[in-house]
Amino acid sequence: MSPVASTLVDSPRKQPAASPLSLARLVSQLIGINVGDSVTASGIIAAALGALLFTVARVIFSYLSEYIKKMIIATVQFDSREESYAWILNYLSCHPLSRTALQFAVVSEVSRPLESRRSGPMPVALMTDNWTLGNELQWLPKAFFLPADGTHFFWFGYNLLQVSIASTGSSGGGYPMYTNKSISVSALLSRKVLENLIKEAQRLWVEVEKGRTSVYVADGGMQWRGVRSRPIRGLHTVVLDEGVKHKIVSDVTEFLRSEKWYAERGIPYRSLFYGSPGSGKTSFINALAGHFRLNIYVISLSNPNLSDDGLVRLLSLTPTRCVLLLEDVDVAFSSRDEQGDADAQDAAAATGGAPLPGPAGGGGGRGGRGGRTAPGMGRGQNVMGPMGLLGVGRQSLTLSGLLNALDGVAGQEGRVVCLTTNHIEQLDPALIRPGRVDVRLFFDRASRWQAKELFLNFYANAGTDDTDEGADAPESSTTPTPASTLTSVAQPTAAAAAAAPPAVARTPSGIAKVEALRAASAATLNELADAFAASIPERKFSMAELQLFLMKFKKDPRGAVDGIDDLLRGAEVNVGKPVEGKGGEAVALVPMPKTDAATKVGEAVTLVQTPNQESTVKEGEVEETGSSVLTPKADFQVEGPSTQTRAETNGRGEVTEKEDTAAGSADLTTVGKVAAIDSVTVARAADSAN
Ligand SMILES: Nc1ncnc2c1ncn2[C@@H]1O[C@H](COP(=O)(O)OP(=O)(O)OP(=O)(O)O)[C@@H](O)[C@H]1O
Repeated sequence: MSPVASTLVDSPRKQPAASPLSLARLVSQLIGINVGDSVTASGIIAAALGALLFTVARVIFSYLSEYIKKMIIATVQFDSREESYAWILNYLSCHPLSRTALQFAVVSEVSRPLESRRSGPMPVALMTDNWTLGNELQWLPKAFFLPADGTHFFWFGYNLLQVSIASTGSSGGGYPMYTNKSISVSALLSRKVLENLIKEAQRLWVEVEKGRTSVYVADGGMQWRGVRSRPIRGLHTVVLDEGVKHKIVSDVTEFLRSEKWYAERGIPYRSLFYGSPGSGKTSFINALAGHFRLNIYVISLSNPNLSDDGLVRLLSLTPTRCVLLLEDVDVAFSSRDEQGDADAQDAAAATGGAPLPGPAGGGGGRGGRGGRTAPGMGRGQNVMGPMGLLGVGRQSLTLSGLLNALDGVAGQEGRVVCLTTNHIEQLDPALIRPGRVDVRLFFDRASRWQAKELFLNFYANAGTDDTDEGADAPESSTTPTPASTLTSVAQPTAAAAAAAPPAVARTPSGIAKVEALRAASAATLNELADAFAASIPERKFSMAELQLFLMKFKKDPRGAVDGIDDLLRGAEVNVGKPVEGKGGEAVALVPMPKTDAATKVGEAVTLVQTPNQESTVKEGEVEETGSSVLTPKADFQVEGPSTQTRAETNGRGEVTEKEDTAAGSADLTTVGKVAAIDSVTVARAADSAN
């Protein structure tokens, strides 16, 4: 036998092959069991193999079932951080499933968060001592039913769908906190069904939201949250000096129509609205957004939780077409500085040493770029947000962060960016230099012309029911009527007569009589408005103050004219009695004489350069808004409006010179280019288009 053959023959003895028994022994040694006999060992082998096979089969089965599920079951997911969540939530709240599901949730805010009170007039009984439990119940928030968390089935047409609702944790570590939710809907074999479901949910949502503006704010995790949806405020309810509204509206129209043109050239639409409190900045932005059917995304720059990164994140999540409102630019850095100082002092006290440097990346929270501090120290003591009060949230928004954000994503892609401040003089020049802020609009105290228009608007529907106060009514008109003013409701007024045609109006002669009565009443109302305006000192009261005064005579325009002395006397009496208001500023809740800033007003100017090419927006997209007047293709021509200089005191008691334009002192300032504001006629045409 050859050596090789001998080796082959001997090998089983020298190196025994792994028999089942030896394998069992090996396994038993590994798992630490002493295997005495072969029967036990075989049992262990069988068990191990069985377990192995079972695991493999389970994995294969789970993969297969997942695969088959994916092949035959279509699923769509809605996340509560996305706008689409509101669509499906609204859909489900309208679906019979919500009324029949045995496990269901009741919520008071579905499509109109924060606006959960029943709409319509306040029950009169609630304004007296006469209320009952029934009345009280009417005043509770609206209840919506929804399927509870878990799995449910419902019919969509002839398709049986499965809906699963689950909480997915809370958002961010900041304030406010929200529980995130996810809704998934599944259908058998058809994605199309789900697409149709989405379309239907969108349709319903649009129906519910028709004529409303949604407002989004940032939550603690720097995500957008829809916090409010409100009826669109008509542009005509905001009274600015003549021609101003038209100018802004036509420029925004042009901007939106030529989105691509502006984007390609990197020309944004960024505006600064500044001026006295209660002069209509917020109201105008609301009305503007409503006019263009845009939602409003609000970032309060005084939010102590806001950091550079947070700002960038928010902006990256902001939709392309919207109004992006950056509020309180003047307090953004002053309050932060104060907070920073306080923290530094606390830290110094704690360490017994010098103040510690500010947080990294924030330049100590001092304005960023080159360590420059934005002007405005001394303001905003009361601006500290909730997290500040809780001692959480160190700010790191810097001026450079804001400037970069403004230069970058904020101003592009069809976003109408609006900054607001009551104190332009406290802003860092870098923030409002030409090229960064393209439009400045000064909101002054009321001119006589504005007072008259406000009066006419205010009493336009006097005499009608509260229920008539529709989408275009001024916000304040929905304020519950104080009981003391109820007596005036019954008094006949010119406007009331004009608005409430008697029953005889059915016959032709009756109609003629009513028309005549209306004309007479309108004339009377106009005369009253003239009398009211004539009694109002020019630029002394804010529009909010005038409106507050008119509220005392909600349906009695004559009473308002007769009682004007109260307003004027109130101004004298309340000198030096400021009431603490927004941002720690003295704001008069009762009329006060003018002491506020009238910063230098620039000339009236054209706002945006207009493209010389066709609009890329689909036909009718903007037309639908009702604004048909476009900016003429003027290339920044100067047409100096007649100006008049007058001396005024600013907030610091210094005397400033102020130029009034022919059209009033609300000015539109852009990059040193000037054009005249259009005539009253055009402005009215634009307004009446609403
Ligand atoms: N120009 C205006 N036309 C019509 N109503 C106005 C005008 N200005 C102010 N009001 C009314 O006064 C109230 C306060 O106005 P608004 O909040 O728009 O002022 P603001 O300038 O934004 O004030 P602040 O700077 O304090 O935020 C609102 O109810 C609004 O209806």
